[in-house]
Amino acid sequence: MSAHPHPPDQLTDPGRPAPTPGDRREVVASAEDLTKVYGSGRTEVRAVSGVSLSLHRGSFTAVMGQSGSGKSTLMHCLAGLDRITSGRVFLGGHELSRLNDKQLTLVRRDKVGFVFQSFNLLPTLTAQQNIELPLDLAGRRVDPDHFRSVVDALGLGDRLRHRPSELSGGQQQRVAIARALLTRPDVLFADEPTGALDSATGEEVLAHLRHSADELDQTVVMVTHDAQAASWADRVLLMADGHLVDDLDSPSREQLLELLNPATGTTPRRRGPAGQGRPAVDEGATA
Ligand SMILES: Nc1ncnc2c1ncn2[C@@H]1O[C@H](COP(=O)(O)OP(=O)(O)OP(=O)(O)O)[C@@H](O)[C@H]1O
Repeated sequence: MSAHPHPPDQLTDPGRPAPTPGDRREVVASAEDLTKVYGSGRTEVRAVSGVSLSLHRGSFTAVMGQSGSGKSTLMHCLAGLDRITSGRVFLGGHELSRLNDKQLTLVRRDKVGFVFQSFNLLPTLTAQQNIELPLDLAGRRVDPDHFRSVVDALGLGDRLRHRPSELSGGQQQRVAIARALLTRPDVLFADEPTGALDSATGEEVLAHLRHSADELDQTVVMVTHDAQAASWADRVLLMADGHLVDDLDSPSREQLLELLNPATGTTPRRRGPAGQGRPAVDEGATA
């Protein structure tokens, strides 16, 4: 289990020395006591409850847990897609709850990349046009060197003129990842990115996500149900009932399967000493 200091103020405290670009100690996003409640009264659901964490530059984090445990909600709150009920979320130097809708839209556009299970490519555009679309829409210039490094990192150099229907599922997902990376997001959020792919193709996509973290210093957060997929990450967060119940450093697939097994593992129930219901990790000390 990781037990790093929790430095969310690094994002806001002008007294701290600024980390240099590419510094892997740099915290690019964090949450403090993040709680998200849907509904009220009898229909109230605490989808995420008191989660604190920090994400460092170049880290590859997987979020796992049973269906309904709060994985997607946590990701949406970290990405500014969902407003939180209480606590604080920092992304790209901003505290998200202090932003109005327009500012939040800009932060999402400039600081966050998304990859979904269903690729979401435009069928009439070539791979290159799809990759460049977010920058085109934002009226921003494409940096040719960065474009080349992203395309090369994802092995798409000879597929740029193809339309999505002329690409395999794995290639389409790699185009979606390239599209997300081209804007140089602080965090790339991937929601079940291999869910629609066969296992060999999924492994290929995961290798490219890993490569993006290692070689491009890209911070990646991936929600997945698949222990094999999560074993590509260098950190795995386990959610149960809206709580962060474990924080694992480069776990193996076997270790994850054991933990996720309701008969032997920490989920679906929150783990705590003598059943006191306390979370297994010090949520304020995770990083
Ligand atoms: N918009 C919403 N309105 C009301 N309840 C919601 C909403 N979104 C999620 N929930 C509830 O919040 C809880 C957490 O949902 P969430 O989708 O984050 O879980 P998950 O772990 O991502 O699940 P899955 O693996 O099935 O995608 C669930 O009980 C869900 O029903």
